[in-house]
Amino acid sequence: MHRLVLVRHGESEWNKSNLFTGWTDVDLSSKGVDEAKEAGKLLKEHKFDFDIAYTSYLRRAIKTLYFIQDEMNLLWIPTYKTWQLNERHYGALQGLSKLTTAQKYGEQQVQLWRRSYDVLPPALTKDDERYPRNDPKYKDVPDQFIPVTESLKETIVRVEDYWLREIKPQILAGKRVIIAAHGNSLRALVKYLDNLSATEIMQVNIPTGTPLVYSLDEQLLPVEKYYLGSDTRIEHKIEKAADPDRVME
Ligand SMILES: O=C(O)[C@@H](CO)OP(=O)(O)O
Repeated sequence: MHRLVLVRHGESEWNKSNLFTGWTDVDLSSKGVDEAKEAGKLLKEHKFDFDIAYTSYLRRAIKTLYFIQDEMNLLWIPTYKTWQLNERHYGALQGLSKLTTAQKYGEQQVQLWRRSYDVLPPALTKDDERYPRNDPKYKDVPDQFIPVTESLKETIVRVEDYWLREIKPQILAGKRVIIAAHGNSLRALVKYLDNLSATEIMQVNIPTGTPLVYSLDEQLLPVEKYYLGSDTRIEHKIEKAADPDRVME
């Protein structure tokens, strides 16, 4: 049996102000920093230990992982960063308010952009300053992989590729793995691991800063899955991830 831990980053500045974020490299809010430290404490309290860590190229996930590792005295373990675990690219929606966008295009359309399997948000043009080709972080990423927008479907392709090439072999070799990533890149991995349908994945919302623990069998098929922490708090955070404007602190 193998154990895998997934953690969505703590609350970011743009989660707090409810803006579409995607590949925008925003920082954690102070609440997000506390959530990350809390996640590290919980993991330590429950005697988790890791041999390898993975995260994205985005600071909110990198810092969340750092605070977790710091709490667990695991800053020393091999830690790999990849653009393939980045948040789903939100195209031309990046930087817009989710509330104002829902008022303009209707809640149903926004829900499709946010949670459907294959509806693409409006694309960026390549002369847009938000186009990732202009960001030095992605200088080694070939052109065909640089997105102008992504649905969950495209996100799954890159997440699954990284999982199969890099992460899965390590777990099969007996390494204990933690992955700190994003709401939608983790939904991509959850859809893959749990073999969910396009309809089922629409209902999945990943709460910020909350360890999601998988027990996997020898084929890495899930046997058990649970969030670490208090049930009522987790429920509240899931509701907030689903509908940030309706759920207040
Ligand atoms: O803005 C984003 O990139 C994501 C995650 O914060 O938002 P949503 O939950 O709406 O997909």
